[in-house]
Amino acid sequence: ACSSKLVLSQVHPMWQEPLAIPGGDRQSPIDIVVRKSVFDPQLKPLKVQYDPRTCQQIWNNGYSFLVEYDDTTDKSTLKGGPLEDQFRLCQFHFHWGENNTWGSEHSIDRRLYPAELHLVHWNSDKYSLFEEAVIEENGLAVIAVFLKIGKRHEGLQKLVDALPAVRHKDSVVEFTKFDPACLLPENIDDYWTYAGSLTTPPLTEAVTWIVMKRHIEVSHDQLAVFRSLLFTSAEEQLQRSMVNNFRVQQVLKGRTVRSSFT
Ligand SMILES: COc1ccc2c(ccc[n+]2C(=O)c2ccc(S(N)(=O)=O)cc2)c1
Ligand SMILES: [Zn+2]
Repeated sequence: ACSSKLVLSQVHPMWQEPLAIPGGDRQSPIDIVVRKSVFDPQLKPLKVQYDPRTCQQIWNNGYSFLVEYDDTTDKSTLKGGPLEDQFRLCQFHFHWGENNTWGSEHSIDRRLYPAELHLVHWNSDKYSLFEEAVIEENGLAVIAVFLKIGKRHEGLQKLVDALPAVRHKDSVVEFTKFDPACLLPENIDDYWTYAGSLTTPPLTEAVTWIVMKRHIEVSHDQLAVFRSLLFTSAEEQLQRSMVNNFRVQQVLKGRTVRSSFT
């Protein structure tokens, strides 16, 4: 899967900013100013085809928990929208806050959400491994979906029930037959898209971001289980709750955010 144990020489705790990126002119996340976004009638509908059988495991990597998919074949794919090529799903994860006031990485006209889902895909038309794609400017495509507190999300509950097994950093648990399409809003045709970066190290400027206009709802109790995870491994004396695992927002530097809707 795409988050294989890549050893990063310079992995800094992501929120001890600033990790100055040489020439960083397309960093993420950003605030999306709706009135400044530009409708692009040439943006196509997104084509999402996920196969639940490619779901493999959940891993606490010390930033978030990743639900990882087998990305050795084109079974779970994303194309269309702003994308020229076909992209393979490799993992999804979330970012969230210590309370329901903040937690998302992106915002819409400064409005933050309590959490944000990222479905991470890499360009399998141009590259043969995630590790190759992660350093190329057209290498990755991430779908972002905002989470709002409301009714319980039935599809999410299977994932919530598995989280205690990955409480500590570097823990892994088998997790299969999960269809990530259940985490998408009904309408995925309305989105914003812009050229950006990973929001955790290595912060590479490889991501075509696709930010959904529609949010999904999860219950307060479901999000509380996210906050029961730990940044720290079982051996460490001082345990730190995994909360506020979002990056500070970055400057737009002249980029245009396009919308698929008017
Ligand atoms: C080259 O070494 C790497 C490469 C990628 C790593 C990573 C460590 C964590 C996450 N990743 C990721 O793949 C990653 C990081 C951030 C995001 S995000 N939040 O969707 O921008 C998606 C994926 C290390
Ligand atoms: Zn993310």
